[in-house]
Amino acid sequence: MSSITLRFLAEPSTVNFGGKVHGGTVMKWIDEAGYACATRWAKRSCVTVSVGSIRFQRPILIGDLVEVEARLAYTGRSSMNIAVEVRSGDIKTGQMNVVTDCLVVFVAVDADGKTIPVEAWNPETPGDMALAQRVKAHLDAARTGQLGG
Ligand SMILES: CC(=O)SCCNC(=O)CCNC(=O)[C@H](O)C(C)(C)COP(=O)(O)OP(=O)(O)OC[C@H]1O[C@@H](n2cnc3c(N)ncnc32)[C@H](O)[C@@H]1OP(=O)(O)O
Repeated sequence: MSSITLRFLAEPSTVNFGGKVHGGTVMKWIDEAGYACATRWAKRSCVTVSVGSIRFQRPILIGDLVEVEARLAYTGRSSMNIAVEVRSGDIKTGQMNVVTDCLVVFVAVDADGKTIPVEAWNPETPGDMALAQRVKAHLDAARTGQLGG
């Protein structure tokens, strides 16, 4: 399984100072969905190595239905690059909008916390192939220090 989607309601306990869902809470959901996706793929324990390219596009309202979709975008030797998209909307209408997107990298580790190889993931659909290419280009640019910010 190369993708997983978590679904739940945004509880009042997640409120920020502006009355919407706290950005740190959204980041926690992203990490949880990415962890579930990576661990399911690797069938081993995984840890987060890097979180990048996060973009908060729209706020999430308290009480909204939230979907956090994590999908494999690219695998290395031990690393799994996972694209996470967060969508939210009014539960009464079911109309969902993309609110946040992010790229997270996990690695599979053994009982001593040392990295171990994971099965390669081969994208098959045009959408998955395009995503894999974008992530690979992003990784190459990060390695050569060409990313801004
Ligand atoms: C789910 C959670 O919340 S876990 C809690 C938060 N995470 C942690 O506590 C992890 C703490 N960090 C660690 O234990 C170690 O740094 C480890 C195990 C993750 C990595 O150990 P190292 O031996 O230094 O790893 P190494 O440098 O060989 O990199 C391992 C892989 O990560 C990749 N990687 C490392 N840094 C980055 C980065 N900044 N961005 C993208 N990929 C990276 C490497 O390219 C490599 O990929 P590959 O095996 O597919 O070629």
